[in-house]
Amino acid sequence: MEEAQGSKAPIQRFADVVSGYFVPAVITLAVLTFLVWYFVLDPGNFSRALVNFTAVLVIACPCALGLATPTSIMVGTGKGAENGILIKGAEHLENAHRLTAIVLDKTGTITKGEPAVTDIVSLNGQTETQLLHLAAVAEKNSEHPLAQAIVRHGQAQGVASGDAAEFAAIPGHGVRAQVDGKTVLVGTRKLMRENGVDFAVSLSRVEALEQQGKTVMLMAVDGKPAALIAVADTVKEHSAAAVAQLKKMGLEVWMITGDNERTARAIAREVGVDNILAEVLPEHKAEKVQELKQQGKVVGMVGDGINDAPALAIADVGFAIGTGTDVAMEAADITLIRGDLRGIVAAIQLSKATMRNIKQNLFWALIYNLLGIPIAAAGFLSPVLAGAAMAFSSVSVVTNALRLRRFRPQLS
Ligand SMILES: Nc1ncnc2c1ncn2[C@@H]1O[C@H](COP(=O)(O)OP(=O)(O)OP(=O)(O)O)[C@@H](O)[C@H]1O
Ligand SMILES: [Cu+]
Repeated sequence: MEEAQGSKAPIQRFADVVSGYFVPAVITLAVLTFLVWYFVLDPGNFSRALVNFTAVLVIACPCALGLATPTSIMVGTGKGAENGILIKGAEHLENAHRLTAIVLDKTGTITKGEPAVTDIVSLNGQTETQLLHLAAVAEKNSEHPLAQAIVRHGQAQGVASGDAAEFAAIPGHGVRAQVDGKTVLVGTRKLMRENGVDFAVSLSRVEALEQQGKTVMLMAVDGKPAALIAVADTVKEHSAAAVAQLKKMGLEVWMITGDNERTARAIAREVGVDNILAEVLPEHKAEKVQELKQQGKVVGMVGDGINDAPALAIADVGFAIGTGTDVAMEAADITLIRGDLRGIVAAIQLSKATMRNIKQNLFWALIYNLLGIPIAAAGFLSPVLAGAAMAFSSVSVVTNALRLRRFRPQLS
């Protein structure tokens, strides 16, 4: 947060540029005022020319301009923190209001990320218990949430004892392990195809389960189809409301997932997401975000996992779910402390409110100078009054920035 409050927003550069032209222009104007008074309007009256010269310099002092952006940013980031939105840099607070598309990761972002085994379908005559034992032991060394679901289910049934002799995790595909002297493969259709295991006769059953939004893992034992293991994850309470509100705000909402198309579609339908990027391998998520950016969209990416980190980093604004991994939070620009996706809506609203506030501040910072300079040059403003007006301009800016403290996210 300190980093955010100290860093410069792009709009701050506007203030810096203005100041850059302002100072020489003001000095020129002041000198002109002096010369015109001394030689033309009141020839020879040195003190009067000097007083007007001073008044112009004082009223033109751009101190409030320097305060305009940082004060709003400070109040804005503080307001974010109060609402569970941690903003890493001022530029992210500014960029959030420009977003035109939001890409949501499925597992752990839209869903709770707590999958549970719902179905075990035997394809080789072995009992469910025997199959669960093989799967649970094979998955023991995997950190994948789907693997943990299988292991948990195995432990609950008391069939998870034993260790795999050999183990290999294939990211985005599944695992291979030696269990009780058998070669066990658990994973996607692609994994089976690559290992020459043919699941063609079971495909309709796989599809029926996927239709229900379940993720189906295939299991092969010694190169033959053995089982289908279906796992279901529940959608978070406020995901649908957040998606609806983002759409209402005019944003395009996308879902990205390593999971298969049909499961992705079922979950997307449940929460109202129209655009789906499914079967995206972990290393390709960032590329997909990049493609959307190249289409001219300003993209916000929301994720929780290690495999989301590159996509979070490449997005215009990366949002990490605070209940997710540290790697994701490290890569993101904004962390939503609560898992609730409505935090994205709140962050965008806060960004808009802050930008509006900065623009008002810039108005207050400049209006005194713009009106005051001609008055001072005409000799109607004493340096003392000019100083008071200056101070008042800074007071207006700070007071206006503090109005941002009344910000409340409007969530449906
Ligand atoms: N350890 C594993 N055991 C079984 N299957 C796996 C394992 N790891 C990956 N898979 C299979 O590969 C698919 C893609 O996995 P990946 O980790 O890329 O994404 P995901 O966890 O499904 O979802 P998301 O991308 O939304 O976080 C999974 O849906 C699953 O079918
Ligand atoms: Cu000033």
